Amino acid sequence: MSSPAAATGLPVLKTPFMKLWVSMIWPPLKLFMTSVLSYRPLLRKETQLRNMLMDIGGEIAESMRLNGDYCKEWPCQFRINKYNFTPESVGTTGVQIHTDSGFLTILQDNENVGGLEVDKSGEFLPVDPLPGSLLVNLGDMANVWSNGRLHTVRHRVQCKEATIRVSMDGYIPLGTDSGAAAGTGGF
Ligand SMILES: O=C(O)CCC(=O)C(=O)O
Ligand SMILES: [Fe+2]
Repeated sequence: MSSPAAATGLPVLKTPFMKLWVSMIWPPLKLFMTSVLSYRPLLRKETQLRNMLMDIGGEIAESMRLNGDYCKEWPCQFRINKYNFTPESVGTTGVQIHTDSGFLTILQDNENVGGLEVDKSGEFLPVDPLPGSLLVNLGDMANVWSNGRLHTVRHRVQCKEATIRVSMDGYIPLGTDSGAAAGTGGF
């Protein structure tokens, strides 16, 4: 009769080679759990960020005379951007000129390293780091959803110094298949 482990079809840790192989591809359980649990505060922050996105989205909806719960079911995503700026990259562009494609972005920029620039009538103006502040950006979908009443801003990230720069953003990544296509808001 085969053992329960063999019945799963997974390799059974019989040989020293197998044990070595598994120890090479999996971290020790205790280390793994410590690492997973260390993400808890980040997950709490993600929930706060989601609530904030929903609150701001609700305010925008209300400003358009819609129910503030309008966007409650919309998806949210969370992203961390890491730029490994080297001496060679100083003066170059870290993120090309773009508008955010979703509905709304809340950005926490690196508090010590600048680089974010916004397009004001064709001229890129630096957004200097302001500790303790968050930046709110409307995306393309807000423009589409409101039939052009809400505007997006073009922005980019420039490398100012040879260092690591980290930014985090939470955003509502609505696409045209998510009920936010033009006119859905009734405009
Ligand atoms: O890193 C930043 O400051 C901005 C990043 C950005 O524009 C984006 O993630 O869409
Ligand atoms: Fe962006």
